[in-house]
Amino acid sequence: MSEQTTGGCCGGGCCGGAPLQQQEELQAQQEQAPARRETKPAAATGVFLAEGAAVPSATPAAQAGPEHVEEPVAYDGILLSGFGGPEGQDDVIPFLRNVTRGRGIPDERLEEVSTHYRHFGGVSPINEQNRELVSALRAALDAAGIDLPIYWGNRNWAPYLDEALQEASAAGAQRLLAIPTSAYSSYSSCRQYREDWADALEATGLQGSMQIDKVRQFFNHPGFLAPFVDGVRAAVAEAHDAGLADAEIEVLFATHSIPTADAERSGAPDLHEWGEGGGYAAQHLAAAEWVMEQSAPEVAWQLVYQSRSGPPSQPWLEPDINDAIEALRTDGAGARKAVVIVPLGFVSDHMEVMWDLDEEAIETATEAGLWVRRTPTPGIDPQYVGALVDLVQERLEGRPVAERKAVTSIHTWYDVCRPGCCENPRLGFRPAIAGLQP
Ligand SMILES: CC1=C(CCC(=O)O)c2cc3nc(cc4[nH]c(cc5[nH]c(cc1n2)c(C)c5CCC(=O)O)c(CCC(=O)O)c4C)C(CCC(=O)O)=C3C
Ligand SMILES: [Fe+2]
Repeated sequence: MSEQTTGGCCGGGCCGGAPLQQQEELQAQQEQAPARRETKPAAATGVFLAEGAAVPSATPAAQAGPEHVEEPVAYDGILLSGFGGPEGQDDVIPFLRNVTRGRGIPDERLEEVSTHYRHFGGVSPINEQNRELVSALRAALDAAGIDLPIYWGNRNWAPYLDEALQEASAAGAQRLLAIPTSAYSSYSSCRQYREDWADALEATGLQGSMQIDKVRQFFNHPGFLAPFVDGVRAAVAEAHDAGLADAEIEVLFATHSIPTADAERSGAPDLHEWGEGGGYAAQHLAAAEWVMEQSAPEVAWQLVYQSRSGPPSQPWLEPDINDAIEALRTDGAGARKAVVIVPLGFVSDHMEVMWDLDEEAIETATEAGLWVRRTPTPGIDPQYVGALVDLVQERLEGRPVAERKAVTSIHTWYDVCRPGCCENPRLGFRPAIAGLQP
């Protein structure tokens, strides 16, 4: 089976890449990007934003290629797709098996992670949060005059994607627009969703009779980033109230670590030279840079990683948040007294946030004698819910790419993924929806 294609183009066979003009613009961006990155080495401290970081507020290179759909599509429903999480002690092990099937995650790591869930009665808050998100999204869609039903299905725990597709099909739906609860590009945060949607079509026998498209990855949608801006602003104000000066504060943007091999293939690597950490890191850096500009431009920041899980021999993105916190007292300026932790990689307060940040990272900071705050995730913040409505609206309208809402130095993202984008050769090729063919 080959990848389905959507949109008015050839499906990639005839184009083989972006139009020349687009490629030139992208290249111009690439030439700027590394220069900016060099001013903020991963483990260094200091105010990184000062060095000529002219971040455009609109989207450069907002030009349509075959990976953009600029024609209206009459969708029959929205497929909200979450990660899924256990809802009781008996669910914990079967859930972890679902997540790590074929992934080579060591048993010790699984045992350790199971204790995080056990600590909370075996219940991840993620499902409840997605129920709340469904309600909030329903209300916001209604207010916007969009009467499409929302079908909710998860990748790794009930309600599963298969059930959501069956429900949609029973209601007569043939074209769904999928929203993943994940904003960035990587195997785990984009392609694996696309593969699991393809699997669900196959498993339900709907392959060929139901079309699933997806909204673009939304790391640079202003409504997704707004809750982080509010959070940093509030935490920095609180630190000031506690007598701390800007130079004593450091903001750590935390996201899920992934294998460096996955990172290198993330985010249309055939069109972009992203540098270390691939599109995944570049998107986070761009988002963090914009959030700081809007909230606390004088405060130092860096991007850090959490929740590493592979075998020690396998390189994953670094620095780990705990190492970075410990280094705040000793490295560089060595004068930090406060740390603000921003869960930039996550849309809601699930286990990675509640355990790895709120338990572990906070403890590391407290032991280092630092004043510490963790800012909120988007959750059901109306600005974030509004962003999801906007992502649906732009596809219903076929809104021209140049008119879409996107901030940061990276242009509005692709509606249809580039061939091979976010692939994971370790796991072999699996069919995926919403991608161009090689
Ligand atoms: C990039 C990324 C996101 C963000 C994008 C998105 O949100 O989708 C994310 C989210 C999440 N990850 C979650 C849970 C887990 N992730 C694991 C394992 C892994 N995650 C990875 C990456 C990511 N993960 C990777 C590369 C692995 C290694 C195994 C593999 O290659 O797949 C494991 C196995 C045990 C462990 O090793 O930790 C668990 C239990 C939950 C649910 C939490 C809850 O229940 O509240 C959520 C939202
Ligand atoms: Fe994960």
